[in-house]
Amino acid sequence: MRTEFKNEVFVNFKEERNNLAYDAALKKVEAELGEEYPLIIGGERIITDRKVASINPANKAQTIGIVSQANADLAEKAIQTAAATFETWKRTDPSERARYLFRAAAILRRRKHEFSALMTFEAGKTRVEADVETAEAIDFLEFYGREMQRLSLPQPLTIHEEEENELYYIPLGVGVVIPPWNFPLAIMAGMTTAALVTGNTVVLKPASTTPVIAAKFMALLEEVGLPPGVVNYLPGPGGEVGDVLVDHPLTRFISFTGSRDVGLRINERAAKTHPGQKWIKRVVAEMGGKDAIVVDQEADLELAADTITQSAFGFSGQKCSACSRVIVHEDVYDAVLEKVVERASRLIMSNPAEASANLGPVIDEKAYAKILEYIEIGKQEGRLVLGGGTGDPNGYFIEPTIFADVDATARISQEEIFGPVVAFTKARSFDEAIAFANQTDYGLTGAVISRNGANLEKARRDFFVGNLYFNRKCTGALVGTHPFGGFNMSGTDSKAGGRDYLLLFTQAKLVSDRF
Ligand SMILES: NC(=O)c1ccc[n+]([C@@H]2O[C@H](COP(=O)([O-])OP(=O)(O)OC[C@H]3O[C@@H](n4cnc5c(N)ncnc54)[C@H](O)[C@@H]3O)[C@@H](O)[C@H]2O)c1
Ligand SMILES: N[C@@H](CCC=O)C(=O)O
Repeated sequence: MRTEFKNEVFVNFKEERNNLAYDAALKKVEAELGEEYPLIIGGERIITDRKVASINPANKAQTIGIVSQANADLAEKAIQTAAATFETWKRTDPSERARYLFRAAAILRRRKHEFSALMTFEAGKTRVEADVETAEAIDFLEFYGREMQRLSLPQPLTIHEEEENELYYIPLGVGVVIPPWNFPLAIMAGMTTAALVTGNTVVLKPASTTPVIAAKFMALLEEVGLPPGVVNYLPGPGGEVGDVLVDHPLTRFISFTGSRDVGLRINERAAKTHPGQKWIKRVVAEMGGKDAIVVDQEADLELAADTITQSAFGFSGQKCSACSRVIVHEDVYDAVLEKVVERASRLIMSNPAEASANLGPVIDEKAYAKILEYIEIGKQEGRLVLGGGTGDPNGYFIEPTIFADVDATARISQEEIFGPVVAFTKARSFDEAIAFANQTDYGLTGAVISRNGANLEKARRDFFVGNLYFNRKCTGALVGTHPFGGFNMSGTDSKAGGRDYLLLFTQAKLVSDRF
């Protein structure tokens, strides 16, 4: 019998011994950088001619790993392998499937700093951000393992005098899992293990900028004895390999987390039925955000400034949940702006391997160029009050940037920038603030900082986002506590880390036996 699920405790980096342990992990991981990573299909290692180097965004000269790239033929092979493996994997006992997750969680917990340190190198995460993510990955494994055990119990049905009725949650088939780079361990591991613990087999196409972390997780799944072919590791160019996987008639579902454009493309392609396809493909697509924090006239302004600073600049704003809009009642607008500028100007931007770093680089050249372009747009649309510049040219560093007096309809208020850039907008009333907050195509996270109970009730009813937080930051959802997913163009509201999530990877079969 397993203990009740509890969230993994975060490491306290105010304690010197924890910093020293992290430094040691960084050294160990750094010594192993630069290895070659093959594809893994049905347990077979496949090295291809085409390879891509994953690099450290804080130090472009440092190679994290050299990763073989799949093509259309190898994507076909991966799907065929997953389909063949499904025939046995679907019959395994759900408790056995759950145990693979519990074992993996135990190892991850023991080697926590090692996985986190790799994220510092490959994704540019500070030690605090990396540790929180490894904790989330452990939580997903522990939570989904228990959830599968719960779903495999007899399900409550209305009693019928003359029949024995039972409902089972059975797997779907081959799932294509396409995670993003910004939570390269937690989201990738959560999406992959939710699919496999429910009895499906997986083709995992990792994000192109963080394939090494996914390879390490793949190695962990092999270490705990997961049978070959249950998860097939298939790095490759998103457009080329992604389309083949999504279109394939044997693909039963696609679990995607990433940008709106790619999510919509997948959704459209998956809707087309191909020759030999016997089902309607299921698409779980979690996409972008343009998340707002609303500050009411009656609010703790210190709390407001703290939550805005953390939500906007944590991991350089590269979270789907990040605060990229701040909408403030006119009576407290200047005070809140001043406090946030003061806090943000104290943030230390440096190599995330350093213990003192509050924020590191953005992920790659493309993101760097795109964010700088938005900063130029912002200069036309608002008043630049902080940042706007870059940092150490050896990496992709962009300063925490704040624009004031931005219209709610401006491009920097509407389009996802995915960087350390936040726009302040003034509202004449609380109602107008909520209307501004709702005035985008997205609907992922939001927060309200207020001491006014009636206004909080109004926001509870009218602020249209999947994850709404009061008097706290709008990032940092905890597994089991804050099931995560958004409305509108933010996705299918799958509520990862919640009790409904695994159902997305199952189909319910009812058997009615009349004696
Ligand atoms: N809602 C959420 O839970 C959530 C969580 C994390 C990130 N995100 C969003 O993800 C985005 C950032 O991640 P990203 O830059 O990795 O997103 P992205 O859409 O560029 O890439 C996501 C994944 O899709 C793959 N891909 C690219 N083109 C493809 C295609 N044509 N077919 C199939 N796969 C393809 C990529 O290789 C990657 O693995 C942001 O928009 C962010 O808001 C959302
Ligand atoms: N679940 C994370 C965001 C994931 C998207 O990037 C949070 O709540 O901050």
